[in-house]
Amino acid sequence: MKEENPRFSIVDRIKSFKYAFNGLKIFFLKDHNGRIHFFAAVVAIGLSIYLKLSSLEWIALLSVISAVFVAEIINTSIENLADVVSPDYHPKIKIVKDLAAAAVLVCAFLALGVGGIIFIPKLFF
Ligand SMILES: Nc1ncnc2c1ncn2[C@@H]1O[C@H](COP(=O)(O)OP(=O)(O)OP(=O)(O)O)[C@@H](O)[C@H]1O
Repeated sequence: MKEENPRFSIVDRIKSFKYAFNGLKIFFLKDHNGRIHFFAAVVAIGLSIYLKLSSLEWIALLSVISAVFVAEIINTSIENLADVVSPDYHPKIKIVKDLAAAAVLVCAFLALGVGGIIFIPKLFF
């Protein structure tokens, strides 16, 4: 068990970063949804460079891309935890997993809406 309030340690802080980057590596290399989101983000960013978005449009786009990544990473984390806690079917685990998936869906709809507002006028009008 960890000490209640350990002294500040720069080595521990660097280790925390290492663990977080390891989480990113797991998400992008091993998680199928992570790969799909990464591919979608690369396409959206490539298109944005081509269309020369304004600063505000970039801020909106990068914000929604980040929101989708954050939601999907937390969803994947919850799924992994739930699979350890309850490998067998449990009605409460269904609710937990469905709620986590709903968070991703909300962010994905937001990203679609913002992407549509930015790209549709530039591509079709
Ligand atoms: N142990 C369980 N108990 C109850 N329901 C479960 C359980 N495991 C999965 N489910 C149900 O199946 C759905 C899909 O679960 P799963 O863990 O396979 O997520 P997924 O979205 O398919 O995962 P992935 O990220 O691999 O695509 C959940 O949203 C939930 O409704």
